[in-house]
Amino acid sequence: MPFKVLISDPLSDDGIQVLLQAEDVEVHRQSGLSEAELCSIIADFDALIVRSQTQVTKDLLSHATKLKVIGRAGVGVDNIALQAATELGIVVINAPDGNTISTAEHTMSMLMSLSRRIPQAYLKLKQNEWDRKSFVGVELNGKTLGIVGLGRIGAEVAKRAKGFNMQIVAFDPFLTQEKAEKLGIRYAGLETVLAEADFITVHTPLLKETKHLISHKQFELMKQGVHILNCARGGIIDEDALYHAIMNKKVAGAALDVFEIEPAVNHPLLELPEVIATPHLGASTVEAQENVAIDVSHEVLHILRDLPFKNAVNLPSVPSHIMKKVQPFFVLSENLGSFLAQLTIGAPQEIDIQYSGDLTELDVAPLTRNVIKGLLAYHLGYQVNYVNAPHLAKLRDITISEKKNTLNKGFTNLITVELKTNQETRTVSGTLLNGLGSRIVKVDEFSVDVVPKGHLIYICHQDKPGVIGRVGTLLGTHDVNIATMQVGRADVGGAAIMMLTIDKQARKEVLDHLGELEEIVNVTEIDL
Ligand SMILES: NC(=O)C1=CN([C@@H]2O[C@H](COP(=O)(O)OP(=O)(O)OC[C@H]3O[C@@H](n4cnc5c(N)ncnc54)[C@H](O)[C@@H]3O)[C@@H](O)[C@H]2O)C=CC1
Ligand SMILES: O=C(O)C(=O)COP(=O)(O)O
Repeated sequence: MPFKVLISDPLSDDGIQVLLQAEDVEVHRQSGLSEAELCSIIADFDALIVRSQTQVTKDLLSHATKLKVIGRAGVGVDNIALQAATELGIVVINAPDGNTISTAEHTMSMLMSLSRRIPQAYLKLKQNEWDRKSFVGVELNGKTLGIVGLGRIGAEVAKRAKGFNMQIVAFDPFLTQEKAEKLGIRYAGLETVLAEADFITVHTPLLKETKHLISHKQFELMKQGVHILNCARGGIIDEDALYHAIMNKKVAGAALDVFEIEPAVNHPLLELPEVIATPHLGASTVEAQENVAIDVSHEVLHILRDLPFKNAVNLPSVPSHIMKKVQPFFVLSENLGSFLAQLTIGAPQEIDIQYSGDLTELDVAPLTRNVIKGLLAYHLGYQVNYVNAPHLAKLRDITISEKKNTLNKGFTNLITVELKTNQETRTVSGTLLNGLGSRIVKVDEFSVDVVPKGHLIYICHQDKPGVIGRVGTLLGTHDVNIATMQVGRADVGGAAIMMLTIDKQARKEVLDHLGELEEIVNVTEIDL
């Protein structure tokens, strides 16, 4: 069955070619659907691709029983119920780089239009009025541009504004003096930026912390006759406060590309001659739309095909050079989690993961996610994935600790997972051998050398002559072929283990017979 992808907002035809041409993908394009219409069809789809119009609500996601990925062809994901997606294990990815330049250029267009009142003059001329008195503008030259949010777009705006000989003062919690100097701009706190600027432009995301970042109190700090721009998100600037600041002449003009509620029609701000506006057009260029559609299509395809991807919004981002190094350990880490889930009895309470050898130099957080995924998926099934595994563990009060240990115990890399349940504590260690693949090298105190793959039988027994032979004979009699066998013991005659790899799953009664053999303490079948 091909993967079904729903594209619910207008996207560049050229940009989505990779999806249209993929043999394992069926693309459906339906823009302008109501939430009810989306709810009625979403269960059919493996992937959903949106821009800013489609509201991906919690309710919509509750109907999305097959959905694996939501692709946002753009930057802002404030139209997507991220927490709900995370809890349901749906990866949310965006295309953060493709529309930076277009949005920065749109901001510059707005800045120039605002300073010279071009839209107002244009409107009058279109009404056949030749008015040369009402539209005296101000120069940008030598003026101070305050930038709130100096990320990708803010930084591109700064570069361009410098070309107009503007002084730039910026606030961003991640901006350092050093970076500001490199960009040739001045770094200041928010209040200073607001107080010193002639033009203020916001370029933050819309978050809980940035909602109404600019409100009544902030307008009071500004210069008389300041100009305001918002080409980021409606809601960063409090629209009521802006209305009042324009009415009482604090603000001489405002340029808005975005509104708290879109589409914004019959909006009080649009009635003010000081306000110029566009209908959320920052990213609407041929180039930006093609870029974001290409980026998001590739990412969605990778996720559907279980291949590595990078721009996940609801996962910690891992730089690609680190991802490349930890990726070879993905299967091993998941298998170690799954191995322990099958070996232990009782309710998991604590997972302790230790990384040693080369792994101490890497960001191992993705591996920890995989261990948890492997561990929980054994009990919780397909609902667990890389995205929601830590969340599901937290919901079950399972504590997770991740440590790095410089003692490599003779292995160039080693992952040791300890699982504490309400009944026992068990440990397994695994390593990745250069060119030979992964191995389980220790279970509890027993050293072994087992490929973690396929059907395994784990047997605890007393180290006595004849036990191994009896196990082999019993399995042979029941037509169970042993592919590999490993034995491990702590002391001669003491507790010992046997790990067998068998070609096909053994029947339950065979395992029960095994458990009844003399000297056998218990038998566990493990599938990896
Ligand atoms: N009008 C349009 O069509 C478009 C609008 N956007 C909007 O622009 C926003 C910014 O986009 P990018 O520059 O690509 O994102 P970015 O993530 O590169 O930059 C955002 C910056 O805001 C900063 N920030 C966060 N909280 C802040 C605060 N309280 N005060 C000051 N700075 C704060 C962050 O540290 C970051 O550096 C997007 O989130 C999106 O909402 C993006 C593309 C098109
Ligand atoms: O990328 C963003 O955050 C945007 O706001 C662009 O929105 P759009 O894709 O044009 O609906």
